[in-house]
Amino acid sequence: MTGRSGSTGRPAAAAKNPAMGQGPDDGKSAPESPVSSEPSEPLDPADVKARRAADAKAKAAAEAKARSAAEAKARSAAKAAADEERAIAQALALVGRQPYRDPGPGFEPVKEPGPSATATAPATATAPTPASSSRSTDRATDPAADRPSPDERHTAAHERRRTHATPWREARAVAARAGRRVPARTGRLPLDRALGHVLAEPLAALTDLPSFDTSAMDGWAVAGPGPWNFRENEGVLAGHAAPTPLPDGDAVRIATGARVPADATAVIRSEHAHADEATGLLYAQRQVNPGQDIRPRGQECPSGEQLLPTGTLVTPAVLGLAAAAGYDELLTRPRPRVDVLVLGDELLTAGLPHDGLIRDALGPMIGPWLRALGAEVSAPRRLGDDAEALRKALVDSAADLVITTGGTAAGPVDHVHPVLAGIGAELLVDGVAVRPGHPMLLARLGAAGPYLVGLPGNPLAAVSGLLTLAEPLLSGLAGRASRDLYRVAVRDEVHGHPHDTRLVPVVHRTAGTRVFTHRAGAATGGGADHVVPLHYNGPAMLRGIAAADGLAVVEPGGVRSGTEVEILDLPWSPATPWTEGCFT
Ligand SMILES: Nc1nc2c(c(=O)[nH]1)N[C@H]1C(S)=C(S)[C@@H](COP(=O)(O)OP(=O)(O)OC[C@H]3O[C@@H](n4cnc5c(N)ncnc54)[C@H](O)[C@@H]3O)O[C@H]1N2
Ligand code: MOO
Repeated sequence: MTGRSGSTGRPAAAAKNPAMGQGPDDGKSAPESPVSSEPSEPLDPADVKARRAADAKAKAAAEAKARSAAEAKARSAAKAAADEERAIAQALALVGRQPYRDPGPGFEPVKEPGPSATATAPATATAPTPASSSRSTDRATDPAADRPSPDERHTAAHERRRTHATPWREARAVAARAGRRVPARTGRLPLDRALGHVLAEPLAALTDLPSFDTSAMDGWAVAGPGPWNFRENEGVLAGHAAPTPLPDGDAVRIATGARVPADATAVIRSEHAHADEATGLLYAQRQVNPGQDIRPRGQECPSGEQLLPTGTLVTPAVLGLAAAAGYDELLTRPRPRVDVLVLGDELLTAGLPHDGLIRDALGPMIGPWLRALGAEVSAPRRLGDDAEALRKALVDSAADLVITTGGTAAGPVDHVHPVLAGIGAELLVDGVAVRPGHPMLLARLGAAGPYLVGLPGNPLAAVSGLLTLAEPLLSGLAGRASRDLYRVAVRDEVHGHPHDTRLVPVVHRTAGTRVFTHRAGAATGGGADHVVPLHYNGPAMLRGIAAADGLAVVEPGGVRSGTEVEILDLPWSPATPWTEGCFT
């Protein structure tokens, strides 16, 4: 910083030398270096002019730079706010679909030995199958032959996963437990920031509701039997202090929401009363029942009563209730943060498939789906089939959950297992006995690291992985109960897989009309409702699921036409008030 101008002046040479602090980018010094701060040596007037011009230019540049930085900051803040709003709206796709249920004691951080204790076939991710001791002597003498060939590796890996596949229900339970064992992050949020988060403590009323005896109607508060004396120009309005007690035989005008005077016995709606101004008497035009149209203090709840349990999703209605019950802020658990990594060199992000390349169907689908499941999701990152990029993305992630798509099998560029092995991840689920989607996996990336759900690349298999592993895991992480399955009759027979559970896209219908139901009771009401299994349900197809509102859980025996099958709801349907939130 030597040679800079300031109140003590500076050498003339520096005035012309940008490298010495007067270049156009040196915005900071210009405003603090007025020309009037005379240098110690006399200057040539031409030099002074040049210096003034340089200072003016530097000042203008500094202002422009500051302006553009401020604009960029405002743009990025606006974008962040918009993204946040969108994420909240999308998380609320579940509103109205979740039965609020206290998850019970398991909800608290679990003091289990380790996640592997919860898995069926826990295993630290292993690098490709080690050499077998029963190899031929030729191989035993050839060091290279100790390593299995790629074909052997892949066959062994597929076989291991098939035979060690976790049963479907158990995989869901393992995922839910894994989510619940993460210690809860909680924080107090003002009401206007709490939407979409989950209550970390029960919502108990901080006041009686209503907090005073309230008139439910515009009309007359009366005391005792009528007719009643009333005075013109007198009345009780909402928002005012307690009115004077009402003497027996008197009436007073009252507004909806106003405090009912002590000793009033009923409210008569204005359209049910006749006020005779000549006599000053009020007549009821129908029978008056004691207490009618008075909302007594504490009718909805007394102070201290639990209104909602821990684990409730904060919806717009919850915000309203919390405000009414006296809250300014809520103790909440934040939405789980999820990173999405899309793997595969064959993927295009725009245009038509060509030359063996196909459109990435998962990048546009997974984020919105996860948001509908209550997560905060970063933009998908497309990593190609680059093992090192995958490794780096996993070790760098600050999310609670990383979702990968593709690369879960044992093909030549399926890097998920080897990379997990390389970073010492712990596999909690390595293959699930479900079709489609059996290569899906759940891992924990280090002791304090995020979880990873590896979704298979086939698009419907990826959906299966979302609902089998990601949904229960996210519910656990968010402190919410997993969604219940319910049973509905199936219209057409669905064949079972020989030994795995099948997930088959279905749509709810009743008597030729499409209906959307969420609970067993509603769905089976009168036996008229049923689900129709959809075609185009192959692992690589999305056509069936895009027309579906649920997935039927078909066990190995299959289901006959007319018998009941369990349904896993999709987190949206036209009957859900926040449906548009899923897609914006
Ligand atoms: N020898 C065996 N091969 C395979 C088996 C097996 O048991 N033995 N299982 C098959 C099953 S089942 C599935 S599912 C897939 C899973 O493979 P990956 O998770 O490794 O996924 P990829 O190989 O990367 O891709 C599979 C398929 O999906 C397409 N794909 C991938 N990503 C996307 C995307 N973002 N959008 C659209 N389509 C995508 C990809 O092009 C492939 O066609 O393995 C079977 N193999
Ligand atoms: O998981 Mo794969 O998609 O079953 O075919």
